Amino acid sequence: MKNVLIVGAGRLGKGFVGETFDNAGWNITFLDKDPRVSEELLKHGCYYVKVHRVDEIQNRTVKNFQAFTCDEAYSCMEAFLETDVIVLPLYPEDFEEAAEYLAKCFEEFFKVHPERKLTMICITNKNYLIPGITEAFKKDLSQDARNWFDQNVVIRDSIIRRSTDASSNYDVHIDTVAVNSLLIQQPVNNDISDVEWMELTDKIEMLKDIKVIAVNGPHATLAYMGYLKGYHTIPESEADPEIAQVVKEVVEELTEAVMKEYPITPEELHNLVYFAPAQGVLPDSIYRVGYDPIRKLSKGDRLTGAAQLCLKHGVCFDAIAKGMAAGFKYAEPRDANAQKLQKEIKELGIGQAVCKYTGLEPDSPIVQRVIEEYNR
Ligand SMILES: NC(=O)c1ccc[n+]([C@@H]2O[C@H](COP(=O)([O-])OP(=O)(O)OC[C@H]3O[C@@H](n4cnc5c(N)ncnc54)[C@H](O)[C@@H]3O)[C@@H](O)[C@H]2O)c1
Ligand SMILES: O=P(O)(O)OC[C@@H](O)[C@@H](O)[C@H](O)[C@H](O)CO
Repeated sequence: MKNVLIVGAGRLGKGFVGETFDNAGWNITFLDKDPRVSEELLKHGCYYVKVHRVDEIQNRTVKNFQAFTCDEAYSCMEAFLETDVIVLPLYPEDFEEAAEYLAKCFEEFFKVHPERKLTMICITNKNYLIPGITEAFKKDLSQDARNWFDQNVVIRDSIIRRSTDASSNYDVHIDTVAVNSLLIQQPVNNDISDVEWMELTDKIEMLKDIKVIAVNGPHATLAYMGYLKGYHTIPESEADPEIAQVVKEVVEELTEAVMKEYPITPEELHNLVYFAPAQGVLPDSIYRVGYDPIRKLSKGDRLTGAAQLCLKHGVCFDAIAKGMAAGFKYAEPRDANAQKLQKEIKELGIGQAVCKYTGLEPDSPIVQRVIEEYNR
C-alpha cells in the first residue's frame, strides 16, 4: 500500500487530501503543529466529510489514519520513513516552520532509504513560492542530505480548485465541494495516477496566476462585501442582488484583461476556472474566504493583481476597485491581519495604507479609485 503524509491537517488536509487519498486506498498520516488536531482525530477515531459532487452528496467517514503533533519526541518519525508522497496544505507563512521541523525527518530518511524518491505537493493560493520553500527545506540539512534531497525529492506547486470548510481547523466535521481536480506541476517522482482529483499539468505558474485572479478575486469580493452587510457565509453574499451585480462586473472586467494578457483560449479559461454546480450548499464562511486581507490585497494577488492587469490593458476596473475598497474595510475581529490593517488605516490614513499594502504608487489610478470607493 502507498503512503501519504499530510502536513497541515486542517480543513483541506482532512476534508480534501485525506479523504481523497483514503478513497484511493492509501495509508494516511496526518501531522499538525496544533495539538487539538490530533487530539480530536484520535478521540473520535474517525472524521466525517460531506463531499458535494455534481451528481450526489457523499457522506464519507475516514477511519484509517495515524495522526501526530509536531512534538519534540518526533512521534511521526516511523510513519515519515514509510512515506511516498508528502502533501502540504498550509498557509504560505507556515512553510518555513514546517521545513524546520521536518529537517530531522529528511535527514533520517536519507540515512535509512537513500534509494527512495519522494514527491512533495504544496497547496496554497500564493504563486511563486516554490524556490523559497525549497531553500527552507534544504537549509538545515547536512551537505550529504542536501545533495540527496536535490536528486531524490521534488517539491511541486499546485492549483487548488475546491472549497472546504469546517468550524475550525480541528473540527472533525468537514464540508467540501468536489467538482474540479487539483492541478499539480509535472513531473512527479511517485505514481499518484490512482488518486481521484489529482491531475498533472505544465505551465503551473501562468495557470495559477489566472486561477487566483479569476476564481479568488470574485470570491474575495463576495467575502468583503458580504462582511460589510453583516453576512456570515458566502451563499448569503451570493444571494444579495447588489453584491451579485458587483461580482458579475468583477468577472467581466478581469476576464477581458486575462484574455488580453495570457495566451489562453476562452475554452481553456473556462476549463480552468469553471466550477460546475454541486449538490447541496457548502456553508463556506466569510471568515475563511476573507482570511488575511493583507495577503489578498497585496500586489499581484487576486484583487490588486486583477486591477493591475486591467490598467495595463485599458480595461475598466471599477468593480474590482469596489471589492478592494471593501477589503480595506474588512474588520473581522478574529482575523489578526484584518485587525492590523484597520490599525494601520487609522494611523496612516487610507491613502498611505492603500499604497503600503497594494505596493502601488500614490499616483496610480488604482490607488485613486480604491480611495474614492472607500470614501464613498
Ligand atoms: N480550505 C479551502 O477551501 C482552501 C481552498 C484553497 C486553498 N486553500 C489553501 O490551503 C491552505 C490550507 O488551508 P486550510 O483551509 O486547510 O487551513 P486550516 O487553517 O484549516 O489548516 C491549516 C493547518 O495547518 C496547520 N499548520 C500550520 N503550520 C504548521 C506547521 N508548521 N506544521 C504542521 N502543521 C501546521 C494548522 O495548525 C492547521 O491545522 C492555505 O494555504 C489555504 O489558502 C484552502
Ligand atoms: O485560501 P485563501 O485564503 O487563499 O482564499 C480563500 C478562498 O478564496 C479559497 O480558499 C477558495 O475557496 C479556493 O481557492 C477555491 O478553489
